[in-house]
Amino acid sequence: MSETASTARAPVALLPSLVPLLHEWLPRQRWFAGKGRPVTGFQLVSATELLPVDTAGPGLVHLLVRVQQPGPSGGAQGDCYQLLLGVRGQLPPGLAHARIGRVADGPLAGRMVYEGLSDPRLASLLMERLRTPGPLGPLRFARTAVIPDGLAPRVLDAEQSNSSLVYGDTYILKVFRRVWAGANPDLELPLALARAGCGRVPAPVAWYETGGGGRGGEASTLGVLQPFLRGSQDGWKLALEALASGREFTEEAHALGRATAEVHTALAAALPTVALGRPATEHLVEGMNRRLDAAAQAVPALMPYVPGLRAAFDAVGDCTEDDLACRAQRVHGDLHLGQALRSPDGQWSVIDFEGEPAKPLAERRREQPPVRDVAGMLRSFDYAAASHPGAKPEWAERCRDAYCSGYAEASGSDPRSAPALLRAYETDKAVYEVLYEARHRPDWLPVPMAAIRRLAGQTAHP
Ligand SMILES: Nc1ncnc2c1ncn2[C@@H]1O[C@H](COP(=O)(O)OP(=O)(O)O)[C@@H](O)[C@H]1O
Ligand SMILES: O=P(O)(O)O[C@H]1O[C@H](CO)[C@@H](O[C@H]2O[C@H](CO)[C@@H](O)[C@H](O)[C@H]2O)[C@H](O)[C@H]1O
Repeated sequence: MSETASTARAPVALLPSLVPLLHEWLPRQRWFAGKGRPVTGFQLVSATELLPVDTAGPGLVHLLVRVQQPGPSGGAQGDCYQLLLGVRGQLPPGLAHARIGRVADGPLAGRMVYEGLSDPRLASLLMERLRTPGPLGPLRFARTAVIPDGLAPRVLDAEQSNSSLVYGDTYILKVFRRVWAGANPDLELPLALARAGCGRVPAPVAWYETGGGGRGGEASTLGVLQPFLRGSQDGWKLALEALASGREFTEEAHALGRATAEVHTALAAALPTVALGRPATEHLVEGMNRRLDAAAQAVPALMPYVPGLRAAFDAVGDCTEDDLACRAQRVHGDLHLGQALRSPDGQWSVIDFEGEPAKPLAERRREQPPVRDVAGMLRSFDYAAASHPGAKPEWAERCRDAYCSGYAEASGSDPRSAPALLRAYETDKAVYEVLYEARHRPDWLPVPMAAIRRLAGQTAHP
């Protein structure tokens, strides 16, 4: 393919002329993390031409841009985002939906800038880069296997924290939108699991990154290509289907509990673990209380429940040494039904090891008690029942029990045996969900709020 003869020349003068367009377009993107706070400035981190922009045909520019906003996220420097901008004189009608805008001045004056991943020609070019690894300016492309050529791309139409492209129903490429310094756990953990022979996770086939290398420090992951599990359906859809047809979901939940335990066992074997114990647990509880305070500041509806929720956290102090005897290890970090894919023959796989997208990377990569993931999935059964009109809470209870039983059978450790710890993590997750929904899907806020009321009421408080 002739378009691979690309250049890494950085069009540094590009950003100022793009600023008015980005100002308007960026905050509207589903993956933009800084919603609700004004954008006060942009700073270019790197600009790489994957396909020259000064020709008649489409060009492709890879940008890493810091977005300055008031408030805590990203600190004074601002959050860093990955953009892949297509550049053309005119947009064909089929790409009208991808339009960002026409550039008024600067090196691209008069040309149209658009979401490059939506253009099959440019999406194919990105794949071409992954097929032929090596450096390109500040970017580095790597692969673990030979990747066939000529796979047609399509943008995945899913509500996402990032952007994904499916190539020929064979591979799926996740392009991380918010970029952090260091390896993304969504590359790090699946690679470790693949090397450990765990078949519950699609193994990374290729990735691209920037930074690190000779200058010290770790490279930042920008995108990961993995096998596309064709014909699989995610657990969220399956659970809602079961609810809609009045079916139980306990068999599936039990198998999912087993799959989760297998992933945890493999992660504990492949990567370092640390003893949990009382001091570490106290530290975890402090974190939960801190997150609760921050969430209640941001979502005042939480305020009346703060004492009850705090009591759920403080109850961890009554755990026995036996309850806290487990080891902290690397975990999934944002496990829910949408992160589990079930193959037509009933096998569960787990995807998206990025963790909670808003948390700093260092925090997401820290060892944690595995019960944290269990709690995430338990919340998800509750979410499914709560979002289906007329569903009985007992449906979710049965799923939750089946999931824990499956987990206990496969791991030898029943998450229900330390109920205070489990409830504290469930509470922590529900608090996270309140904040998440308030920011991203305000219509969904009643779902975690119902859980907040229940969890706050379960623990006696003065
Ligand atoms: N390996 C895969 N095979 C099939 N579908 C996948 C695969 N990985 C992800 N998906 C689909 O893509 C969606 C988004 O992926 P995910 O990793 O959760 O992205 P994000 O972190 O942006 O939310 C998932 O809900 C799932 O439907
Ligand atoms: O998109 P991500 O996978 O990064 O996760 C975020 O979005 C999820 C919603 O898409 C959100 O999950 C919450 O809603 C789910 C139903 O849509 C439910 O199954 C989960 O239990 C609930 O937490 C997730 O919290 C958020 O990090």
